[in-house]
Amino acid sequence: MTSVTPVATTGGSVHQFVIAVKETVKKRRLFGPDDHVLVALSGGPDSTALLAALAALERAGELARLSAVHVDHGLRPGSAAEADACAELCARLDVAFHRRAVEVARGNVQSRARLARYAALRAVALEAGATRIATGHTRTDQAETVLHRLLRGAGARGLGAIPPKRGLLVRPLLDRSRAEVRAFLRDEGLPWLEDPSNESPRYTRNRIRRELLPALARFNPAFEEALARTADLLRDDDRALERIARREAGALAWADARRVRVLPLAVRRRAVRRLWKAATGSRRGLSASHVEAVLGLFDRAGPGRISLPGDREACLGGDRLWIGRQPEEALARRRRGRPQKG
Ligand SMILES: Nc1ncnc2c1ncn2[C@@H]1O[C@H](COP(=O)(O)OP(=O)(O)OP(=O)(O)O)[C@@H](O)[C@H]1O
Repeated sequence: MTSVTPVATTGGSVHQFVIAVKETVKKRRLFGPDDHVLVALSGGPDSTALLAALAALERAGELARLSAVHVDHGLRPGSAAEADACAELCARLDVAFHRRAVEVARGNVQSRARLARYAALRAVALEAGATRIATGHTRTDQAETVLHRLLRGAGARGLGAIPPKRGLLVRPLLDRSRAEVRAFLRDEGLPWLEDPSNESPRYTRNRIRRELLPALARFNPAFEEALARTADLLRDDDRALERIARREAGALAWADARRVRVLPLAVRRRAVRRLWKAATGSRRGLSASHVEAVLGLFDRAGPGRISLPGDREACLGGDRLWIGRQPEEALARRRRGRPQKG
């Protein structure tokens, strides 16, 4: 291994950025002294700063082991060189490095690349015996995500945006801004890679960064903290409502109309979504209008049924609300009723 460059110490004292990251780790209980943390390293500024901060925390005994992984999506001609730059950085910081190549099918490339990346991160964590996977999402990413979802319309679930912790995944930079990240990297003399696609106005996300965030900063210079706080609060609300919905989903399933009618609408909606997920195992949620249609069954005097996506249906009758596949004859009837193509 190459010689270790002292990172995150300025004049013998620990950099303020590292202290702030440590506070987030403690406050949000992201990992402890026994954990092996695997950093998802793109080579961009955020994950580079994350790696350097966690290397300093490893030296201070705040975690047991640190390693890093770069996933090469093979989507850009220079992608192998990016992996090499990550390997170099890890050698400089004395951190064990893994690289993984994945194939991304054509189509919705961004979302497919993300799915392939998270699958690869989990596989490497398993092989390396890592107990946490850390990504470089910052408070600025959080604000962008909240705004992006707000523009399309979302409830508490969506506006809760990026969680600091989910399963193995942790995000120790979620209380730090992109500006703080850059200042830290400059102070430490650390190199990073710029992603050219971050500049393209083709993506709404980039326009939010370049146009909307500066406009909002003129109304409230601390709007980023404000949005992050909103996301934290909504995530807590969402969790509380989900807990109640889990308890009350039975009232819907057993068609207990009297009980269903007194449940708050927010709980009823969540309970329908839970039943849909349990019945279909589908990652795709039910649209708001379908949720309302299912709830509408409880307003009728007698039994009823409605069609749902994926040839599914919801039937309310007797003492059950049933969500499942439509019977063959009903599908055949519907197909006969459809206008011929061409
Ligand atoms: N190719 C990759 N390999 C490993 N981890 C990645 C990769 N791309 C992204 N990540 C992880 O996901 C996080 C968020 O991804 P995003 O695409 O927003 O990052 P980026 O802008 O490419 O780089 P960074 O967040 O490091 O500045 C990154 O901070 C990093 O932890």
